[in-house]
Amino acid sequence: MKLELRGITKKFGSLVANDHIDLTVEPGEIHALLGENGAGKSTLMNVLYGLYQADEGEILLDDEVQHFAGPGDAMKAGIGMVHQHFMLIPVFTVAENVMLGHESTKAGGLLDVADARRKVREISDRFGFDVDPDALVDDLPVGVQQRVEIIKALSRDAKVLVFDEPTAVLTPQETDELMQIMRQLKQNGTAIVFITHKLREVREVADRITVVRLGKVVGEAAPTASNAELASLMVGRAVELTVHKEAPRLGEKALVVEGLTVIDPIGQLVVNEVSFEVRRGEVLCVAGVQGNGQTELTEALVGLQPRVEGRILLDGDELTRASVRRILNAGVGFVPEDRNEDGLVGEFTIAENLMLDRADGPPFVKAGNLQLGYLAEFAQDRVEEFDVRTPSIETKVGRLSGGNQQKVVLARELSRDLRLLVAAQPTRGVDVGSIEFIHKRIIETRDAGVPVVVVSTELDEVTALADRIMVMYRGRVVGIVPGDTPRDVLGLMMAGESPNTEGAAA
Ligand SMILES: Nc1ncnc2c1ncn2[C@@H]1O[C@H](COP(=O)(O)OP(=O)(O)OP(=O)(O)O)[C@@H](O)[C@H]1O
Repeated sequence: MKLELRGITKKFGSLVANDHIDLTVEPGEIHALLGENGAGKSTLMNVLYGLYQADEGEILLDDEVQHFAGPGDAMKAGIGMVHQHFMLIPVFTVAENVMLGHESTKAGGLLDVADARRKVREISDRFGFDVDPDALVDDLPVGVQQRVEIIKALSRDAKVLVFDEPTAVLTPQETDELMQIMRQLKQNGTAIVFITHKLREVREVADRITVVRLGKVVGEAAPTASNAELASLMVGRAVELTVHKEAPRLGEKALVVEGLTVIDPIGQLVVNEVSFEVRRGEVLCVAGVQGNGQTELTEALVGLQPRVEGRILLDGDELTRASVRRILNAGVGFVPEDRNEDGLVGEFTIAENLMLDRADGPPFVKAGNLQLGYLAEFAQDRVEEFDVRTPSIETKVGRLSGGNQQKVVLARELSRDLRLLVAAQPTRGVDVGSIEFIHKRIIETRDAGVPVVVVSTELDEVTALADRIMVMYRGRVVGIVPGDTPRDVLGLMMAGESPNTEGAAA
């Protein structure tokens, strides 16, 4: 089915999120939609999916004008959406999730789970998905959960599929598998809209590329365009894609972690006897496939894990099992992996989010009074410095685009007096121009003598930032190696193979 968006305009108050956008996607085409944070990509897709009503413009499917009052209408017309935050019910099986909202019944009004099961099997076999209809969604890895979302859309005969940043939460292998699935869907005649900030993925699968900036289409590009060309088209200026950094000026050992063990709330050993040290002025990157204990390690460092053994020392201060408040007050900056869950309060304004955790004293609160003037000035400066695209500092954070929300978290954490920075997936969902800026700021933090721990599943990010790399596998440290360790060696380590330790720094 051919999709055509004509002159779509969508305003939020005075903000024009989509400004007369035209986009055509042919059947059997993968069309990448590129654009900096806040450019209006998700808004456009929400209009297409019936979640928002356009102020102007038309949606056409096979040349027929459509009117979608809600997602139900869009789905009926053949549009499917694969969200980044999955909309599945964890305690239901795959088949139950697929039939949800679309239940077929047998005579007597009973739900026909067998029918849903058959459908899952049929679609799974056709595309080589390898999904068990009876598996509980909660037990499935993220990549497989995503396939369930795709099956759900296909079981409703989706002919146009929208993937909105689908690889942000996937491992490199899951990403490769998804690319393969997208190619198969394309061969099957599906029209695909693919939103991503990862230029490599665009060049790998896209047939055509449309670039939006400030709500308008600014151009088309061919998948043969270089990263630098795509990046500058997106952000309207040349972007440095490599991080320039001097050799580290290493100071004393600042963070010392000894035999750290974390047991999660359901009793599993998720971090197993992990020991490492980070010096002042050094970046230690923790690499690994998602789910190998990195998340719990960072949470333990900031006091968010209740069952911790071993020791955590910062400049000689014992922080093991200290409260989150004490740890933050000790000068630990924390960028959590999930900004919505742990980093921001969506209903609070940008300004309020920028002073979160700091309401207990100067400079934001003096003699019990909130210093509104100071807060406004501070927030305005941070918004400009970190290029947060927002109508005002009074805007609720929940209204910002994903990448701009991430910038608010970074602006807050990087603007404190730090003795340690712990950043998990710092550039998740962030556009190429902002990645450049954030990486620069992390290196500046290092160069100011702060020890930095960065957890990232992106090898490009790890090799760009790291002075040393610690690879984790199944809760253990596989090895700690120099920052310039080749990617293939890191890849093997991420699969659990010990490195050839020759030359590996302690
Ligand atoms: N419900 C809403 N109310 C008010 N403003 C909104 C709303 N949804 C989006 N916006 C604004 O519209 C603009 C476009 O946001 P959108 O989420 O479409 O960007 P995006 O291109 O998807 O960005 P990202 O790459 O960061 O996900 C942003 O300035 C955002 O703050």
